[in-house]
Amino acid sequence: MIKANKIKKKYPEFELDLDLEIKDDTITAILGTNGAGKTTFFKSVLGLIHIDEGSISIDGVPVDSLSPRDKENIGVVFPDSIVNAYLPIKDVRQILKASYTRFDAAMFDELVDRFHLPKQSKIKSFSTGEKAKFKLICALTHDANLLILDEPTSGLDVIVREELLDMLRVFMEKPGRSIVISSHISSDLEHLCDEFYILHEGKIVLHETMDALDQYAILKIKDGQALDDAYALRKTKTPYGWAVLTNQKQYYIDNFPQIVVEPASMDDVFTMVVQGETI
Ligand SMILES: Nc1ncnc2c1ncn2[C@@H]1O[C@H](COP(=O)(O)OP(=O)(O)OP(=O)(O)O)[C@@H](O)[C@H]1O
Repeated sequence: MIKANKIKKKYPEFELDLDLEIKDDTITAILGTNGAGKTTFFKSVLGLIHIDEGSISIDGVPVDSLSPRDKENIGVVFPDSIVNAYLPIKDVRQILKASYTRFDAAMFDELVDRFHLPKQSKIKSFSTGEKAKFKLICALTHDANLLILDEPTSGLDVIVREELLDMLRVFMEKPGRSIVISSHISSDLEHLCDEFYILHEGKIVLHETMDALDQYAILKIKDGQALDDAYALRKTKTPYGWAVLTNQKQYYIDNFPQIVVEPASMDDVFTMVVQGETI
């Protein structure tokens, strides 16, 4: 489990300020627009940057005290990370074998073959999708129990994206594992994650389970139509009046039959929470 306890990281024009827990046996999505602070959060979790306040631990161990053995339990994908892009796959395989005590060479070879990755070329010449697949293969083949994946699906076509998400589903079949994965496209992770956080300007603006998302809806309110705003979270102006986000769909269905209530997708929730007006 990752516990980020009241952490703050200040840059001249940005501040990350959050408190969250990433549970075991769970896929947790961190959603946020460009610049929301996703990478800053991940770097803090991995101890790659120094936080100004608060503390972060993984399975109870403060991140600055993680042993090399503890770090083997973490598989990481960062947008710009590749062991060495000037090497071909077989050389990276050697580095992984030397670095990780539980590196599974057979699994590595099987995945490289399955995804038809180029075997002779240097990784820097791989296509975006090939690089993404290769980075995930590296993260998956040293028997980690926690994956920290920063935008692993960014820039991928829908087929490659689904292939990667399937690899993550297979990873989760072993009990005790967890994944924390970020994206700036909320619909990417809608059918993958168990819970999600929406990060905006360095702060968590929403934390929900996917089950709870079922009660989110968009209320379509015509100009002049009255609204009981007891469970109204955000609103945006529309050509017909207002679109209003609620997390109590049934309350409005039961009590206000004259209001149009449409199920909210993760995209709807994300857009409304980030761009909508507070009520
Ligand atoms: N080393 C740094 N010095 C100053 N500002 C920084 C530094 N690193 C990040 N920032 C700022 O922190 C903010 C958050 O950046 P971060 O990379 O965490 O966002 P992100 O959510 O990962 O965005 P994206 O989706 O675009 O990758 C940005 O405004 C960025 O300019």
